[in-house]
Amino acid sequence: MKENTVKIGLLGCGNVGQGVIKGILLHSNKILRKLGITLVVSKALVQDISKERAIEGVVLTQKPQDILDDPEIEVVVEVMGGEHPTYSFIKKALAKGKHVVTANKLLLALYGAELQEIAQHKGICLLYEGSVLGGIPILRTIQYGLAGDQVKKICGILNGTTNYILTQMAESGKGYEEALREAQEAGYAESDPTMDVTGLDAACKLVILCRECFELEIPLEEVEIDGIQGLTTEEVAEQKKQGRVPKLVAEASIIECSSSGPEKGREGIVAKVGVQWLSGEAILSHVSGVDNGLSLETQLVGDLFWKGPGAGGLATGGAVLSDIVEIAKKVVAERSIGNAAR
Ligand SMILES: NC(=O)C1=CN([C@@H]2O[C@H](COP(=O)(O)OP(=O)(O)OC[C@H]3O[C@@H](n4cnc5c(N)ncnc54)[C@H](OP(=O)(O)O)[C@@H]3O)[C@@H](O)[C@H]2O)C=CC1
Ligand SMILES: N[C@@H](CC=O)C(=O)O
Repeated sequence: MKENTVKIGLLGCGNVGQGVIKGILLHSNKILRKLGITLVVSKALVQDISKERAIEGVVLTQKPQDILDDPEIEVVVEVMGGEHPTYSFIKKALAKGKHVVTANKLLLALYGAELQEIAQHKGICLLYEGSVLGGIPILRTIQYGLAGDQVKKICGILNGTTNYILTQMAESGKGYEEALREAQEAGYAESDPTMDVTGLDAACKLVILCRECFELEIPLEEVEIDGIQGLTTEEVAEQKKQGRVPKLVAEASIIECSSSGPEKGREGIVAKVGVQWLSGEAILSHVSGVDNGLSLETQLVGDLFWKGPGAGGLATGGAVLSDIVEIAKKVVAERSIGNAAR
């Protein structure tokens, strides 16, 4: 293998997996020019080999060990989704010393702290920029840009599918089912869209954001969750006449301990996801379609706000690719240190 080539194995090659491949294809020249690195997706794990996909040069397999046991693959990218068998695949990859990138918010909400500990112990990377807010590079912003600050409050629209559905209902008078079908066809929805419409997907992202922003764990079952099922086009039209639109809003803040004794400090987190009827003054009321929006209130900077595509193969593929590039830089730098020492 060439010294500047980094081989990648994909676990899953659906919307996001193909977005990653497309991103590498589009930007391989820039990555080579700026970083001197060539990224190669050598293999991808799928369920159905016969499905049509735009993935020239990538070997498809139905055997996870073809990727997990391949010594040339240094970066495993998990974009298949779900809790099982994904959890065991990621653990195996980490155990073998492979860097892991994932966009799987369910898995990260449930096992993120445990998996991060394994990765840290082995001195390898577990990165997951694509798991929250799709294409918006929010985790790196929190980790690096806000490293010297403290987030006090999180408030946002964290699910693209439900925001697309609610926007279609409010702006085009479409029915819930039709709008959901469109979101599925566009590749925004989870393979089981119950995750989206019940608010569970947004809750998983909120758990990850709490971990990043507050450095505190909130178990998924402690998030108060309500979804968008049951909303009717009539109700949406009625509220629209009053100048209000429905948004699935996720909120979390730290509960400060009031005691002034040795227990003084942060007690825990209160977090919830549910529909809010917002008037035009609310910044989140202007976040439409598949876009996500996030407000963070921080101690030093004050109020910050981001908006952009929260789902979709290309947008999320771009976020996943940013993690791959970060890892590839480390892999190539370590190789050249190793070579110099020889
Ligand atoms: N879509 C989006 O906008 C976003 C998705 N994500 C996350 O990214 C991940 C992937 O999403 P997405 O690409 O949309 O999902 P898809 O359903 O489009 O793709 C899933 C891929 O995984 C493969 N797969 C699933 N289960 C297995 C299995 N047991 N063994 C082997 N292969 C398997 C499928 O194979 P086959 O193709 O043969 O069916 C498919 O290639 C999920 O965790 C999702 O939550 C995160 C942010 C945004
Ligand atoms: N199904 C999710 C995909 C991105 O995380 C969503 O719609 O937000």
